[in-house]
Amino acid sequence: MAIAAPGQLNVSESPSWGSRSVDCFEKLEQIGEGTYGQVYMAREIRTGEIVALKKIRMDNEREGFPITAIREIKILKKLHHENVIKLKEIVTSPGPEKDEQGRPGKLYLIDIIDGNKYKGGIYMVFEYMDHDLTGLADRPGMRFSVPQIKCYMRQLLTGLHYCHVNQVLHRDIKGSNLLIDNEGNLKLADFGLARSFSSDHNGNLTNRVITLWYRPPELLLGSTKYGPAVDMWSVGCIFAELLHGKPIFPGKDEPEQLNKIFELCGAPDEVIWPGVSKIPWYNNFKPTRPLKRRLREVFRHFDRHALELLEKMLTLDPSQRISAKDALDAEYFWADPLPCDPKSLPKYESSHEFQTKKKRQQQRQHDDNAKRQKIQHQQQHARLPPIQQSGQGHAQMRPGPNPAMHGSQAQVVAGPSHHYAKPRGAAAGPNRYPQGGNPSGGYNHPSRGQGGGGYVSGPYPPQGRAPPYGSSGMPGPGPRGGNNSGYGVNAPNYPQGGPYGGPGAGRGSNMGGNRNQQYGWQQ
Ligand SMILES: Nc1ncnc2c1ncn2[C@@H]1O[C@H](COP(=O)(O)OP(=O)(O)OP(=O)(O)O)[C@@H](O)[C@H]1O
Repeated sequence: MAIAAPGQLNVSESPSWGSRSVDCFEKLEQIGEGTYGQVYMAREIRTGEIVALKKIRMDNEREGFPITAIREIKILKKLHHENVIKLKEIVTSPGPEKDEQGRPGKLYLIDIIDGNKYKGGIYMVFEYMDHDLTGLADRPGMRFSVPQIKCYMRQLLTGLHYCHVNQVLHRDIKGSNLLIDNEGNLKLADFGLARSFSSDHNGNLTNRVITLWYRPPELLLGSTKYGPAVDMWSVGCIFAELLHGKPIFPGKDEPEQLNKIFELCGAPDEVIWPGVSKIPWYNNFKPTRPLKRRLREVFRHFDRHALELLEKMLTLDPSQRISAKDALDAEYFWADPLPCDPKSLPKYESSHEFQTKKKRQQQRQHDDNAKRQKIQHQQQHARLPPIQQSGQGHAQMRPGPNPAMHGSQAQVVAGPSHHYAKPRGAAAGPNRYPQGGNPSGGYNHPSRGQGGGGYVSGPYPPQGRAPPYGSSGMPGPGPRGGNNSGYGVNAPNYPQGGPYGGPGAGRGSNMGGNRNQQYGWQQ
């Protein structure tokens, strides 16, 4: 976790910012568990207004206030748009000195960075949104209509266009960061990885941003000079996911992620992507055989205009990728059926990824218990011999429903004729995404052996910082670095099955790593 430099943030700039206590709010329930800490639905006691409280994780007191939180606060303070989440204020829990009237003192940055003298909790107060897109899509039986998809996509692009015009890259576009309210409004949230950019900025940016499944090829190939096109790739992934019903690039680690991208979008070369061979890790990951673009073939069932737009979003060369502004002008949004009015959308019971995940875990636990009980029951019965003809051996006896009627005779109850059904593993689940022709890869990978997918060996690209993948051949820590070192383990974890179910690792709790550890010092 990196610390903020003095003066980077003056949270007391607005009169009320940082001066109120979290006690002004009543926490109602937890709705999110992020890298920062918990997110709660809460009610402001005085007004009754429902808000979301995001607690800034300060576990590592020695290291101070997380830079991601500072970035998020700074950036959100300057963004004001109906498709960008509104940060209302910052509140604190006991810690700062009280003033003469006994009110908590104002929160000054120096309090929290100076050896982290500030011992209280810090919360960001946001307008409350009923859902995030992942939570909503994961509702059992959920199906989005075409006008609804157009409506969400248009809002996503409008919000992103606003960010880009204001020289902000979001760098973490994914379903759980797209919040939706019951009025059908969609807002971009979680600006913890966002940063300002300028077209004349010549410095290097970290390429370890954006959740793996939504990360564009230029970042996976090691580019450190990039712009708004990185967000547009993620938007393309979301768009395809909405149309397709599940994530299209559920890679377990970076090589597999690139593999999946190249299998669908073709392998890049100097013709389709001038300059690609100069990108740091291109030689390590270039496919060993030509791969044709198959997007149109794989998604031939998509609407013509949708496919046209998707093609432009999932363009390998970032300089040719469509911008948010141009995407909004695409025929897709102007052809029938038109995007619906957000207000006309159905209202759903609140659904956040955290909650749907929790419910699914509970359901899984319940199913496991039921399965275990059934197996125990079957095992008990299995100890009995097979069904016996009357008079043979040990038929299972129990009194009849009305023993008086049947006298001393007991009913013969058939023992189980079968014992264990074949378990329905994850592999049995639907996988509607057509498999690529080269499941094992066919890419050059510096350290992977067999099974990892045909990567040729070679040194890691010389880098000023740690190589992208660990020397063991395991992927290195990803932006969602949890307790595990692998990108794969910390890859976005969509659940198996369900409308968005995919073959990748589940969107598990290992998501909740501390991204500041990876990013704190980086640009
Ligand atoms: N304003 C809000 N209204 C309702 N729910 C919210 C709000 N902000 C966040 N959430 C919920 O909390 C979750 C986590 O929030 P957020 O992404 O901002 O935290 P984070 O710590 O950055 O998480 P992550 O590590 O997943 O990026 C969101 O996916 C969403 O479900």
